[in-house]
Amino acid sequence: MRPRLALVPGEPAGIGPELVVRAAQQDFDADLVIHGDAAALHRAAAALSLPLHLHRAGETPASPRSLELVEIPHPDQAAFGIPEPANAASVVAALTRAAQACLDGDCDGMVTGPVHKAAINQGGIAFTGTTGLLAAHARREVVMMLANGIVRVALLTVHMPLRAVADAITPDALDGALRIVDAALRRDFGIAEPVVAVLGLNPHAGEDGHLGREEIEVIEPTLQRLRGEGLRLVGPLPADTAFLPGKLRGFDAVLAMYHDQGLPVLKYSDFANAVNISLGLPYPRVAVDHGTALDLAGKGLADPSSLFAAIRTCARLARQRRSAA
Ligand SMILES: NC(=O)c1ccc[n+]([C@@H]2O[C@H](COP(=O)([O-])OP(=O)(O)OC[C@H]3O[C@@H](n4cnc5c(N)ncnc54)[C@H](O)[C@@H]3O)[C@@H](O)[C@H]2O)c1
Ligand SMILES: N[C@H](C(=O)O)[C@H](O)COP(=O)(O)O
Repeated sequence: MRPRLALVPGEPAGIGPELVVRAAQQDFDADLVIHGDAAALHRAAAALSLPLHLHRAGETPASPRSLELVEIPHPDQAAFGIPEPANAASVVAALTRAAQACLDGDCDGMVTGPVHKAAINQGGIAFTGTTGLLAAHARREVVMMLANGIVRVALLTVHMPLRAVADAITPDALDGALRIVDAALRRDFGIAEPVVAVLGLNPHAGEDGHLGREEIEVIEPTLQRLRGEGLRLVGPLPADTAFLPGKLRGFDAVLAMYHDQGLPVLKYSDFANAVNISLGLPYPRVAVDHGTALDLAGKGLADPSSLFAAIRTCARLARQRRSAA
């Protein structure tokens, strides 16, 4: 089966459009359907001196490399490196159109480039990230997991102020996230009995309650209950040593309590080849692990490896789901 994947470039002033142009030069085992703005893509192609052929559904492609385009125009051709809040609604519309195509069965999965959260908020749309948008759109609880060839890091809390994190670590939230991670590792990654390491929140996992009580009051009792149902959970572990290579080899994924507890380790270990996978959606969604890199936009310097890895990962997940169904 050759999956049909919706591909969303993301913020037009960032590196997303040029990475899509680079993807258009490659052969993937998938048909890519771009949900975005033709002018932004052609401008990126011109900046990189690369060919780009696009066709709408029903049109005859002018080249075998032509990609189908679902056009969602941006009202403002923002300069490279300068996001324009007037484009917030169209950036979000491209994401929701692609998501709907997946829910309707027109696409088998969705790959997204980077969006600029601040620009979308400045455009008047409350937005904490694409994962949250897709979760609300599909009415599902979703867990963000970033992965490369070295480590998989799932996040209990994601885009919230650090001050709010401790209050968000509740038995219900932890229970729900661990069930989603366990089920996804079994279904989407083919791991029969996944082992998930759960980090503590506090230094040294709370030092027996002397450095914080979340481990004793929330994390440990939740892990015990889920172990009783057969989930293989290790922890709560002190975060500073949980990622040592010797330990990591025993884990299929690590659940971090907050964004910057887990992601710096993952991005340091291999930034170029990591991807961001949304666990719990009714369709596969995979994103790049990097942001809009406004400093590089239009210069031809951005590394497309994460987007290529995201396309390959999404295609594999889509094929797996299709064959399981
Ligand atoms: N997948 C996503 O949608 C996503 C992921 C992370 C950050 N963001 C958003 O992106 C915006 C900018 O975030 P940031 O500056 O913290 O992170 P960033 O990833 O955009 O940039 C961090 C550094 O990495 C470099 N970099 C990033 N991608 C690169 C690539 N493909 N090739 C070479 N170098 C690359 C940049 O030049 C910069 O020096 C923020 O609004 C943030 O929320 C979006
Ligand atoms: N937390 C992600 C990262 O740092 O790579 C990122 O910002 C993307 O999140 P969304 O896919 O939810 O936009």
